[in-house]
Amino acid sequence: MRAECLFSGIRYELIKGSLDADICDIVDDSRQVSPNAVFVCRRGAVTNGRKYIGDAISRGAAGIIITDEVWDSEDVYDADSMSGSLGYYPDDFFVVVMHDKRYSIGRLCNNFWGYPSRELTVIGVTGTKGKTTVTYMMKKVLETCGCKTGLIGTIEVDDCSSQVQSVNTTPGVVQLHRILHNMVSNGARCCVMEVSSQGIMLGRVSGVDFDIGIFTNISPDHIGKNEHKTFEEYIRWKSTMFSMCRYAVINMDDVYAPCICNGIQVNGAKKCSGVIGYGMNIWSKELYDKISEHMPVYDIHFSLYIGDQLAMAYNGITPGTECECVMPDGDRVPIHIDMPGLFNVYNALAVIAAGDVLGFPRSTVSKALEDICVRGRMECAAVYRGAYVYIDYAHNPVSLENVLKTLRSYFGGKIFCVFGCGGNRAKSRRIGMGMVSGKMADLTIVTNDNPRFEDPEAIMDDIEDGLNAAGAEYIRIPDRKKAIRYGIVHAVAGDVVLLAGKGHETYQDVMGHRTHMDERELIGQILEEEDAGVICGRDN
Ligand SMILES: CC(=O)N[C@H]1[C@@H](OP(=O)(O)OP(=O)(O)OC[C@H]2O[C@@H](n3ccc(=O)[nH]c3=O)[C@H](O)[C@@H]2O)O[C@H](CO)[C@@H](O)[C@@H]1O[C@H](C)C(=O)N[C@@H](C)C(=O)N[C@H](CCC(=O)O)C(=O)O
Ligand SMILES: Nc1ncnc2c1ncn2[C@@H]1O[C@H](COP(=O)(O)OP(=O)(O)OP(=O)(O)O)[C@@H](O)[C@H]1O
Ligand SMILES: N[C@H](CCC[C@H](N)C(=O)O)C(=O)O
Repeated sequence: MRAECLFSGIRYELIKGSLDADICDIVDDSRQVSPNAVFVCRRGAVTNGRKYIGDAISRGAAGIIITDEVWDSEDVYDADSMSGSLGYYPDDFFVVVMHDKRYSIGRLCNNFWGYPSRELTVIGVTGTKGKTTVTYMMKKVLETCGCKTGLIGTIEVDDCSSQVQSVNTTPGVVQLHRILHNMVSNGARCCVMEVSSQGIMLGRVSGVDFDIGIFTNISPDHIGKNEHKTFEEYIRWKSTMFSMCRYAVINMDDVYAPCICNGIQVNGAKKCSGVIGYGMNIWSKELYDKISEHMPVYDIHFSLYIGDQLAMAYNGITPGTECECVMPDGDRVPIHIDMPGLFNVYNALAVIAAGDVLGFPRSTVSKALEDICVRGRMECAAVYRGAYVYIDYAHNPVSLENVLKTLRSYFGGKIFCVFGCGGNRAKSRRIGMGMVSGKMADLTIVTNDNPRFEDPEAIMDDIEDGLNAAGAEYIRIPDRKKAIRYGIVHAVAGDVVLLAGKGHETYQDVMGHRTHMDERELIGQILEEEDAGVICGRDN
């Protein structure tokens, strides 16, 4: 592509060279520069892309695009001073300053990759909890209905050709458009993706054309250094996604649903054609009025709720849920989900509503939901002498509370809760999870999660503050395998050992260094050492 074509519809200034060059790629990491690629130089939380211009040049970049936040913030408004350690630019090298970074960077990617999100039905899922589960449920439904589907989220990126472990829930904007382009090339018709509030705030979804946006729920989380300043700010960014969606599928039982809907209007979306509410209850007139008052320009198409037939169900080994979904036209759709917990019914409802927007047969959607297991989400990993071992990604107080409540409702025995908390993350999680586990589990086994750059003992001290406040019984075993073993060998038939916080993760991060750690393997080793037990090992 000619470099000039990159800038269609973008406000920019050419500082040096000519845009008559041929370019073959765009990247925003100098380490990924190949000959004739363009390096987008942006400022990050840790470092400034400006420092890597020399590196990009030495790898054969055709030119650089300096985002306005780098350009405006530098003390020297002089392209020459930015040529890094090389101190010069090669012949024919171009330097462009790009304005309106938030909008322009998405447009730049679309100009280069040909608007891949328009070629796909893109479903974005946002909310504090449930994003991963909903994306996997949605993918299963789409594929059952014959649509090849890519997936982007916390666990992995699946571009319909390969599956790669994720670094972020929502990848950086340049990377994201590349992935969407690859999906199109690999024959995908749909993409389901998790959209984190960080992702929205940092412009990672700039230029993405969402067909459906799903809101699961919101509660205080991700507030702290490098994340959001306040809960209000967190809500605001989440709501922003709905200004980019054709249809908004909203959990109307969440008390903040009106704020999210309000966001649609506040953000001035023109293209939203409908809001679809779902929940466990028939909407009250009061809520309906409140929502429609904020959105005079939108149709609220229908609501979807659960009848009064919610029941627990067992498939022989693991518990699930059975219920009946009352559709807006009164149709009743029976649902069986192989995952326990009311929260998974909410997740399923979001998917059923989206399936209806897409015009899929309800019976096919319902059938597709029957056999779903998401890695590290209420995953029954083993049964040992009649005691169940569950792995769940609950790493904040709200999700831990949901999980413990759910397990309590299915199992009559004791609950052993094994968890730690991540370092360099909101401290409030620690005391909060300590209090929840202290209140709801019979015994808490405090251990290590990913301490990152913090002292693991100090993190465990914080958790103990929560446990002590709840007057709980607990034991501290920093080594995660030993902690798991303690739970497993002390549990008897009917008891549950919950390993919370690491879910699908297969590593432990200590001082930025990741060593392999997969709880499924640890359980396997323990059971082998104890010489008993059944590994459930569902392939998911
Ligand atoms: C604080 C933060 O959000 N950081 C994210 C951000 O990195 P950054 O912009 O700060 O990058 P940086 O390291 O300062 O580098 C600045 C620039 O220099 C470039 N560079 C750097 C080194 C080099 O040799 N050459 C070079 O060109 C970098 O590629 C970048 O363009 O952009 C990167 C690429 O998009 C992300 O991987 C990275 O996420 C880090 C790993 C992270 O932990 N982020 C968390 C807070 C996060 O985003 N979490 C949410 C999920 C939250 C949830 O819901 O659970 C998520 O979506 O993942
Ligand atoms: N709808 C829901 N409401 C509340 N809790 C949920 C819901 N769905 C899942 N959970 C709980 O939260 C944990 C994380 O679920 P999931 O990974 O689907 O959400 P997420 O939004 O992707 O989370 P995160 O942002 O933390 O990665 C699950 O392991 C489960 O304990
Ligand atoms: N998306 C979450 C994951 C936390 C998982 C937990 N195991 C940890 O490492 O803190 C976060 O980055 O805050």
